[in-house]
Amino acid sequence: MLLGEFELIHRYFSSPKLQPSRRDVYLGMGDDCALISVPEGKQLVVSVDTSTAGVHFLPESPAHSIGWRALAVSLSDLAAMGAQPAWFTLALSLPEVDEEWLSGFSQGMADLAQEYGVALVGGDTTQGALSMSVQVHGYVTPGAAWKRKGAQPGDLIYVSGELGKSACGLRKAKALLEAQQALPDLAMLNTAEASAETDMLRAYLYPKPRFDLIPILSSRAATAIDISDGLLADLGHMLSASGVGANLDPTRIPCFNKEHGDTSQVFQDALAGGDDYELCFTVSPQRRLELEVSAEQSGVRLYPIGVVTSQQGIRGLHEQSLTASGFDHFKGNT
Ligand SMILES: Nc1ncnc2c1ncn2[C@@H]1O[C@H](COP(=O)(O)OP(=O)(O)O)[C@@H](O)[C@H]1O
Ligand SMILES: Cc1ncc(C[n+]2csc(CCOP(=O)(O)OP(=O)(O)O)c2C)c(N)n1
Ligand SMILES: [Mg+2]
Repeated sequence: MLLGEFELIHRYFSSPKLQPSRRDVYLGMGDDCALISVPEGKQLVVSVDTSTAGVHFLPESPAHSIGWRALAVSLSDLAAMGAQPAWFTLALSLPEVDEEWLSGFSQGMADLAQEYGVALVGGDTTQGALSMSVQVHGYVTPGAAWKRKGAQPGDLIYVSGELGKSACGLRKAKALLEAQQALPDLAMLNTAEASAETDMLRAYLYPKPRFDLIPILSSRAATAIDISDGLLADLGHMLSASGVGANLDPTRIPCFNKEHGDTSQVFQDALAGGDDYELCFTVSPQRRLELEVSAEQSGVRLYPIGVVTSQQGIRGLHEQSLTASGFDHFKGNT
């Protein structure tokens, strides 16, 4: 018998893994709204992102990856503000009821939700083209969130990891599908031998929000943004919000596959590929040492890539202007 809307919600979206018990959830899914208590003295932090088949993920991806990824890209915005993740809602649009797909999708979302103790507190399920919007909620101490505005000339610019990996993963995933091969899910990636190929597929299919950076950056970073559209585009948003520019040292940009890939492609992927979900942030020179000591103590590698300037625009070595603009839904990837 075909599963109806309400049985579907109950069967796939009410597992304890998606609803870890949280004392701050007074009323979770099942009512017209959820009722939540924001911890005393904290500010609520809210963000939403949509993932659409063919635009944000390949429809042939394992359902487990689609569920994981949809939550991960939304959580990444909370990490970029330095917020503790707590609750989320899911608006899901499905062309049809496919129970095997739903089981994988909800399991992928639950695996990530459980990792951060975030609770699914409500949502909406409709029939339509495959797409999902995940609204995430977290909290910060008032005044502690990192914003895009606030970078000052002289501040150092860092990124938190190798860039361009996910763009390589997307190309690899498309090549596998063209060769009629299935894309791996997390279990397969975890048992596969470590290689550049598994690394890039993991980056695209299973991105991880960088909440591990919060204790290292808190009270040290002046501004932060996550790299979803590409380094130059997202750094550009941060610099424009702050009314400043930047000089970058391209040799210090951590490019994935630097030793093995075609140099101009590797560089283009790192500057404008997008989907990396690393953080780009600024730190005043006075805080540099304590930041680097804290990162080293935590075993986290940070990459200084340039310096904020009062002159607007982003320049590379020898004043060369860097203009690759990254992902734009309406202009394409330029
Ligand atoms: N349709 C919309 N209505 C209101 N605000 C929007 C809309 N689309 C985007 N925004 C806001 O514009 C800003 C930039 O959006 P976006 O590029 O999607 O940010 P992010 O990369 O952090 O997801 C964010 O503050 C976002 O909340
Ligand atoms: C099938 C597929 N094609 C292309 C991409 C590349 N891509 C799609 S959207 C995007 C940018 C991030 O998405 P957006 O909706 O702009 O997220 P936000 O910046 O709001 O977090 C990128 C790099 C992809 N992830 N999947
Ligand atoms: Mg967005």
